[in-house]
Formats: sequence, structure tokens, C-alpha cells
Amino acid sequence: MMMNTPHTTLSVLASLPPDWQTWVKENVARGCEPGGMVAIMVRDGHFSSQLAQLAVAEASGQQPGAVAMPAMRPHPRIEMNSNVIQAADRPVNVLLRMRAPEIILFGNVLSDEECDALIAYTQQRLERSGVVGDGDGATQIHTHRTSRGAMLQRGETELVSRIENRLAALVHWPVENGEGLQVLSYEKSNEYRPHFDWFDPNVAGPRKHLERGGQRVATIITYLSDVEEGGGTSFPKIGLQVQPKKGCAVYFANTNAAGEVDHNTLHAGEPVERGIKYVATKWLRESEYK
Ligand SMILES: O=C(O)CCC(=O)C(=O)O
Ligand SMILES: [Fe+2]
Repeated sequence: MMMNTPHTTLSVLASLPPDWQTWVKENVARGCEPGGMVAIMVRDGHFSSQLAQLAVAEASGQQPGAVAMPAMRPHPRIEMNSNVIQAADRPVNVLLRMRAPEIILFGNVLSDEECDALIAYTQQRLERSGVVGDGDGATQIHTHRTSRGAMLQRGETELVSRIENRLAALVHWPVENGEGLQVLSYEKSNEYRPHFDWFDPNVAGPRKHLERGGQRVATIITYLSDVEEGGGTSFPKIGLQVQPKKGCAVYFANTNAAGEVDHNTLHAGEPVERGIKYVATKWLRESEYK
């Protein structure tokens, strides 16, 4: 005799851990690109690409085949399961982690002595900072960026090399893919207005910069000083602000694992109101930066 089996619809979405169900639904509701969502789910190592694809398709009411599986590229990676990461020679603390965009706040990245030494080393070389020109890609002085800064060569001194090796170990990304450290100094009212660190491939000037090392896949801003008032690094599209703290660093991914640029990484160095803000920015390229 035939038994009538009740018709059930299997929900892949419902099989995900609750926080991931929420994440998928929220990002679909925000209109995020499905392929990029799949890339994040897979990159974090939790899901197979097939499972991620099915869940995203279900949440967005699409046929699974309609959600393209993006080609995954290598991407910086920060260990997920610990609040301390042994980054080459130093244990670095993980203080806060956000998934999309991926933003991570680290503590104890540099010692006070290393911060002071880096400031002292660059003090005589600081010049007004510039921005990348839209037309020819050359550096331009602009009211949007009023700090002073110095571009260091990769491995320029033992200290620079030590810091670069540490950052590379922290995010699992080769030293050779990093631009030289850029040390910045912001005095009263100096700022860097909202901008992206990634280069827009649709604009001639920025596109030129892609020829050397590819896209800036991630940024690490290390704070070399405390600031008495103002000077936070803010992310206006997602309502996040990081207060500078000497020796801490904020990491953010400018692209996802599918290589797509993330508009939510818009960020600014807020005007300094009291004290002097010093940071060292490290931009990580897609490939070797010669
Ligand atoms: O000074 C800051 O907080 C931000 C610096 C920055 O955005 C950059 O160097 O690209
Ligand atoms: Fe920036």
C-alpha cells in the first residue's frame, strides 16, 4: 500500500545558524549583490559555495541557478576564533569585528616605543598630503585632505620592516603586496573627508594606479598617538566611528573575495579638535606592488 507522504518544502535558509539567517535576510533586504554575499559566506569558511548559493537564492526568491557563483580570489584573512592572534613577533588583540563590510579593530599592534619611534623617524619628512587626481592620476593638493604625510619605502628600516612583517602575518597577506607605510600627521582642524581607498576602474586617473599591483583590497590604519578630541576614523554609510588609540589599528576590506569594490567602506578622518593625530596607513594590493 502506498503511504501519502506529507509534502514538505526543505528550507536551506532555515538550516543556517540563526545569526547567518538574519545576516542573509538583512543583506537581501538591503539589496546587496547576491554573488558578493555568497563570496562572504564562503570566505568565512562556514559554508560550501553550493549551500551559500541555495540560501541566498531562497532568501531573494530566485532560482538557485540565477545566483552566480563568483570566481573567488585570494583575499586577506584574519583568524576568526580567537581574541588574540600571534602576529609574527607580537600577540595582537581582536577587539571588535564586523562582517560586511569586514572591519576589525585590533589592540596592541604596536608598542608605545614603536609608535614614538615611527613618528620621530618621519617628523622631518612630512609634507602636505595629496589625493589621486581623476584625470591623470597624479597627486593633487585638495581641501578634502589637509594632513601632512610621508610615504616610506617598504622595508626602509628595521622598525618599518618589523611592523610590515607583523601586519602581513596578522592578515595573512604577503609583505610584497603592500604599498609602503604612509605616516600621517593631523593637527588642529586637519581632516580627510569621506573617500574610498579603492581605485575606481571607471575613472582614468585612479585606473592608472591599478596597473601597479592591482586593486587595494584592504587597508590597515594604525594609530600612533592618542588624540584628545576629534580625529576619529568614521564610516558614514554604516554609522561607525573608531576613536584613535595609540598602538591600536583598524583593518577594513575594500573588496570582497570576488574582487568587487565595497561602497560601504566610505570613510573619513574626522577633523582633529585637540592634540595631534598620527597614523600609519598600510594599503594592501591584490598582487605584488613593485
Ligand atoms: O586618518 C584617518 O583616520 C583615515 C586615514 C585614511 O583614510 C587613509 O589614510 O586612507
Ligand atoms: Fe582612506
